[in-house]
Amino acid sequence: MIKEKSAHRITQLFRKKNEDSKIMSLFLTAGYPDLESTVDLILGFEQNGTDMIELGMPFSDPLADGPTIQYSSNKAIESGITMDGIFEMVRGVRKQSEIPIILMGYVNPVMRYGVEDFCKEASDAGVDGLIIPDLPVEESGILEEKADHYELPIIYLVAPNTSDERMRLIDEKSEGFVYCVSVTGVTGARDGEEVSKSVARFIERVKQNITKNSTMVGFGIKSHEDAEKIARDMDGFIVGSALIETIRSNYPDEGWMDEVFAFVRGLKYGNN
Ligand SMILES: O=P(O)(O)OC[C@@H](O)[C@@H](O)c1c[nH]c2ccccc12
Repeated sequence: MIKEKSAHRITQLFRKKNEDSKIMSLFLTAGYPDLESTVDLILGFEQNGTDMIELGMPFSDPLADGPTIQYSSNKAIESGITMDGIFEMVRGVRKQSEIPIILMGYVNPVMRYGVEDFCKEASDAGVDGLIIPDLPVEESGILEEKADHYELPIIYLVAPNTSDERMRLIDEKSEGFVYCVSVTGVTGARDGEEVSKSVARFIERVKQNITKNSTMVGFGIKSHEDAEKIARDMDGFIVGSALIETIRSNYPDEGWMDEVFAFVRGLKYGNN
């Protein structure tokens, strides 16, 4: 059940969305490229057109992550990121911004931290929702009760291999939006042409079965043009790997953040 406090940033976002622009959510690994930059990056993303943040909790065994996100996770782990460090980052953002922040991570570190403590800390810090890709909706009971208590909606994923019936179950269980994974497989920038073809049938099924929640599409989007094609019938889109690649190829050169923000503006508005 969504309650007033934490879920309201997500609900508000979709409520105030206007017809002709898409919600843009960016995925960033917490602590990448270094511990100091995460807060400034998030604030800069917001100033450059980003509507929502998915903050990745680095994990050594990330089964759905492609090579780019694995690379950023490893770097963040090397730089000494901790769960408490991530909550601290969220607090840092919350001092200056109301941008919706979703924590994305695997179930193992959450269990290790303690489900209740994790939900409490996340909620206190100002997190608005959770994405746990290796937690199937059928087994979400362990987390759901605590997440619910601390007013943290769990956002579930659907993919092309998700049946119609399961899509409907996920729609029923979700609050806010459903994450539509455009292709089966791991994260990572792909050929846009290829994605938009195979995705058409999937989007059709999403439209038929996900009726209660807003829809965000992710996996393989690397440009404004990709987003326009793939997210045409969705409320918004998510970019991860292409953003991390842009950070990777500019950091730590002088002015690297400005290059990254220019890329972010291009994603949202196009380059002309
Ligand atoms: O990297 P891409 O292809 O732009 O896709 C976003 C994705 O990386 C991000 O949302 C994400 C990171 N780790 C995940 C694990 C499962 C699902 C999604 C994710």
